[in-house]
Amino acid sequence: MANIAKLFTVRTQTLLQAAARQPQVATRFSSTGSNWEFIKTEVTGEKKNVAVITLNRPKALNALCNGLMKELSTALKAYGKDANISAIVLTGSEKAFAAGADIKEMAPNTYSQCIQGNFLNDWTEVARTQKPIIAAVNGYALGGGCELAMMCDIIYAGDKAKFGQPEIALGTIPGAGGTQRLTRVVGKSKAMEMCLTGNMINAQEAEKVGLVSKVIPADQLLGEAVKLGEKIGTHSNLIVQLCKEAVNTAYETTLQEGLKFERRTFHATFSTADRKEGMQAFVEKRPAKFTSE
Ligand SMILES: C=C(C)C(=O)SCCNC(=O)CCNC(=O)[C@H](O)C(C)(C)COP(=O)(O)OP(=O)(O)OC[C@H]1O[C@@H](n2cnc3c(N)ncnc32)[C@H](O)[C@@H]1OP(=O)(O)O
Repeated sequence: MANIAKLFTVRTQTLLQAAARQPQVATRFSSTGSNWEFIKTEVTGEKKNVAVITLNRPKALNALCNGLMKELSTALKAYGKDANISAIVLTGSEKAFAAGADIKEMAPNTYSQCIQGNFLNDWTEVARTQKPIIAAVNGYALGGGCELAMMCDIIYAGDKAKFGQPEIALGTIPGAGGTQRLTRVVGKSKAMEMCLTGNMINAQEAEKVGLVSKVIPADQLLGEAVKLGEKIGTHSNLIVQLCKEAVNTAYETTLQEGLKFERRTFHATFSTADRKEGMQAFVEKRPAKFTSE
């Protein structure tokens, strides 16, 4: 218990300090202003506070080659530091969110190269992003594509989306969270069935088992995901960040440690100007003006 309290204090101080240090103007990428090869980026929403990153490798159904993952990490890091961005939407094309790691690229890998290069380790930037990240999944989300979606905080699915962990058919197993995150989300039996057969599930089943929080007609998916980002963006970016971390802690600790972490984080919000403002605004019957302080 002492350990979790210590961990909490250090993590919360770091978070609050990091938030306070965020520059008011940071790099802003637009769909027209960047030289991406494998992704597209734009900032959208009425308040221009939602970043949309679109995986853009149509010839390979957005297979996640090294170049694509590097660009994705770079964009996520930049948006993570941009004080004007409240939420990030990650999406693909109508046919594929992503059909997995690039099979042609990884086929020649040897065991020793995988170990020494810690293959797939650099994918974790997505899960490290401190801002809320919403996956808007149309079409295939397979293998690493499904794992990428699961690294996000919320998954919205288009009504034709398909999720699966087909690595078993390639003579390998999921390597970026498929056996771990999927099992925590859908339970052992369904995760085992998906990982051992490689069978896909459709959007409706994914919603039924809790893998996605909403199924939306494919052509409205991105708009709805952006609206979700905008809704989150009406709140304090600072408190949203703390709340995200508290929810994520549920996956990483025991219930007792998680409850303790949540309680201390809740207490910490009482040291922020945004908590004061939020409650004061309620009392004065006016909208809150948050400053992330
Ligand atoms: C983290 C790990 C280890 C992993 O993710 S392992 C990879 C797991 N993913 C998979 O096994 C899915 C592989 N893809 C498929 O099974 C099929 O492409 C789908 C998604 C069912 C779609 O099938 P189709 O509609 O018939 O399209 P298909 O012609 O296969 O694909 C279009 C192009 O994308 C390429 N492509 C699709 N998925 C790819 C992948 N994961 N890696 C590399 N290329 C891929 C495919 O080779 C083809 O290229 P080309 O035209 O040069 O032959």
